[in-house]
Amino acid sequence: MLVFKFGGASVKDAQGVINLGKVISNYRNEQLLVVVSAMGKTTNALEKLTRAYFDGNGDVHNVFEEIKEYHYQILHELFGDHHPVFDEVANNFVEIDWMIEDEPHDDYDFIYDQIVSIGELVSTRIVNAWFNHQNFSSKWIDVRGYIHTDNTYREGVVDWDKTCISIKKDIPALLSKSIVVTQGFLGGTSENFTTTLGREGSDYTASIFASCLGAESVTTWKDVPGILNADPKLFADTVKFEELSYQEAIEMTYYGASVIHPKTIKPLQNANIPLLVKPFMEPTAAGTIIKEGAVNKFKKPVIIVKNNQVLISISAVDYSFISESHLSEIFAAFAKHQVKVNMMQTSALSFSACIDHIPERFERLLSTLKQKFKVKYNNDLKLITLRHYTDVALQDVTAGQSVLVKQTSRNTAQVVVK
Ligand SMILES: Nc1ncnc2c1ncn2[C@@H]1O[C@H](COP(=O)(O)OP(=O)(O)O)[C@@H](O)[C@H]1O
Ligand SMILES: N[C@@H](CC(=O)OP(=O)(O)O)C(=O)O
Repeated sequence: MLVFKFGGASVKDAQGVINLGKVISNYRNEQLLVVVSAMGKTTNALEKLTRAYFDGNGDVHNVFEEIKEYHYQILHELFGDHHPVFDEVANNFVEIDWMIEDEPHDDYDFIYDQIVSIGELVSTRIVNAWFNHQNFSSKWIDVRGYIHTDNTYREGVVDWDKTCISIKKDIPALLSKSIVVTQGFLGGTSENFTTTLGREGSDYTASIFASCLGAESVTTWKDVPGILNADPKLFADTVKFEELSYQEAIEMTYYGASVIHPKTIKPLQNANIPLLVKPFMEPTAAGTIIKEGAVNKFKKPVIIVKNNQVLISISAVDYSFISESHLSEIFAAFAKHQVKVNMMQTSALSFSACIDHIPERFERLLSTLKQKFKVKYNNDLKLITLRHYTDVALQDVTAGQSVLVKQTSRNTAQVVVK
């Protein structure tokens, strides 16, 4: 059996959904599990809605109306004025209506997951209805009953044993009868609350199902020809990899190559399942295959750009050296507030770290650190990583920018620039 993952870009409009039908028509004789993300930029819009609701800002209803209108427009283009899927989608939207009627009483991350998850619940209803409309027999399942997580909202930690038991119990029988369509990015807690797996987590969902089911392969269908040496939205003259080793793919995603979610590769590597990255607009193209024994050919350095970075510098209030016990307190604060360190450096008197700017977590981190340390920071920075770098390539990517930190090892160079 095969696992397919279609991201937001592939289902951003009615034409996109129609195209999905064309892609899967090439796989009529295969058992297919299809993981789908929210349509287009819906997750961003739902994030905006959650923020407006939480802050008590008047925009809530306008933002929500736009989200509904966007989906209903797609539904009308696909199905005309009447189809049972209209009610299914309306039932999902009503859950948000109920939530935003009351004042927000719960924790922000909890509310975020209950609202933002509606994007995937709705997109999968639409895709599933379209497949059936095209006479593919397709079954919609609620992923929250299969991917079990703890209650770390916005970053649910998967309980693999429980998840694999649930998936193995039901899914093979369903797959023998029809295509199975489910939501990426979501999980469920033991108390039946919704969690999300971290932004862009739908790739990870595909890899969880593939690993539990022993799939032949996973294909993530993207708006790019495959994995390139750099993001084509930022760099001209990119080159595509025909194949990549799991290890190189893990390194790329670890440093922030956003084409694949970082948690995706490990489960596939452990189960020796290949990951194909293919263009949804050219479904028969080869794309890139990540697999055991692949030979990496680096015609150009791999460039990874992470925007919206903060460089935080932490020192002891009494100007003492940064000791191991200081470091252990600093890292405890990072772990407590779920702040991932993208790059770090120590000097005699300070510890510096480059981190993603996630405002709520950053504020909490600052308030913990400031109880014990002097803290300075610079925001709106970029972290650029070059794998298999050359000095010329490093000069090119930093040209015209001021370099705040630079670190190089044999294979990898990292610079924080403004
Ligand atoms: N090394 C890379 N190779 C290809 N695409 C990349 C790379 N780095 C970043 N990207 C970006 O990743 C995007 C596809 O990933 P993403 O937007 O997450 O897809 P989806 O939403 O369909 O899952 C591309 O449009 C491209 O801009
Ligand atoms: N919709 C979620 C999950 C996801 O993976 O989306 P995409 O596949 O479009 O990157 C997000 O935007 O974070």
